[in-house]
Amino acid sequence: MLYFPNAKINIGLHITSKREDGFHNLSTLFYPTKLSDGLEIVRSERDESHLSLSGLKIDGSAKDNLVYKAYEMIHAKYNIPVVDLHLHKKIPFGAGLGGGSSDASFVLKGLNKMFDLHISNEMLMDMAAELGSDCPFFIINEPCFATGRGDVLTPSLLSLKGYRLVLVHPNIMVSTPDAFRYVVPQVPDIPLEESLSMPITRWKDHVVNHFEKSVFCQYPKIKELKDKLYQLGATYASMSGSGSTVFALFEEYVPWSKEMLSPSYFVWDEVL
Ligand SMILES: C[C@](O)(CO)[C@H](O)COP(=O)(O)OP(=O)(O)OC[C@H]1O[C@@H](n2ccc(N)nc2=O)[C@H](O)[C@@H]1O
Ligand SMILES: Nc1ncnc2c1ncn2[C@@H]1O[C@H](COP(=O)(O)OP(=O)(O)OP(=O)(O)O)[C@@H](O)[C@H]1O
Repeated sequence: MLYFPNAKINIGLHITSKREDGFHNLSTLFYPTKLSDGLEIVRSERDESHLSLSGLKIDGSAKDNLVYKAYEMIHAKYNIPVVDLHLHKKIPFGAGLGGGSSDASFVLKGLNKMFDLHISNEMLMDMAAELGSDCPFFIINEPCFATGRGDVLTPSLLSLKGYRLVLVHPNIMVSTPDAFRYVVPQVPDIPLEESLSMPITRWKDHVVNHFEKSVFCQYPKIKELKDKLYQLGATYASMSGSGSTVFALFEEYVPWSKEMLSPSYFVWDEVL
């Protein structure tokens, strides 16, 4: 079977407190995008399941990959047959787009379906949460408001249908644990849900990603990129997750090209 694990963006991201388990409580709105990896899972004649990789080169061995970890999690609980997995990586990583988390959740969903394991969505989400804080969202994969460490999800009615979404990855890798280390948790005066209920034209002044302050300080090029997207006419622009990708929502078609940013940047452009 062929699957297309997609990226997410975070629209607003408040880091509100540090928890005793070392994680942080946050609130954010996850929104799925069409930028996707390719994932194939087929039955195999080999003695042992195997993961092969193509596309962007991911650090670490195949066995360190979240795809393999998700396979191992299912294999340990359910006696599934041997499979060959292939991941074609297209979503930039260390990018705040949750690509690895999406791959992992699609493996859980894919194996559940392929082998009729009848694992409930709630159970899949619990398993996904063990693999990473962003993973449960990709089980639902529809706009969701998230709290806790990102694993407490409430489907959201927010629709950006018709908006043009542009994602720009400036070839900078931001480590998620490092980004959390440098952020100072704070409870904002206006809860994120309230600022998100404002018209999108007002988000620029009200919907914030708390990682921006420290990440922009370390990588001024990311801030320049956000400013540039506003100059180009974005209604709203923000860094996604812990960065480094900056996304922008445009109401109308703007005749701009990749060269207006930097030719080496990765750009993804879609109509939501
Ligand atoms: C920044 C976001 O992408 C926003 O959606 C996520 O919070 C990150 O989620 P993720 O990449 O799935 O992160 P995990 O793999 O669960 O955790 C990596 C590391 O990030 C930190 N971490 C992550 C999530 C969270 N709510 N608090 C944290 O402090 C912890 O140091 C953890 O060891
Ligand atoms: N399938 C995978 N795809 C990408 N990275 C993976 C994968 N499996 C393991 N990793 C490891 O996870 C790291 C970060 O991957 P990921 O794409 O989830 O990060 P991210 O874009 O920063 O996402 P987030 O929004 O969760 O911060 C990589 O540097 C790599 O070491």
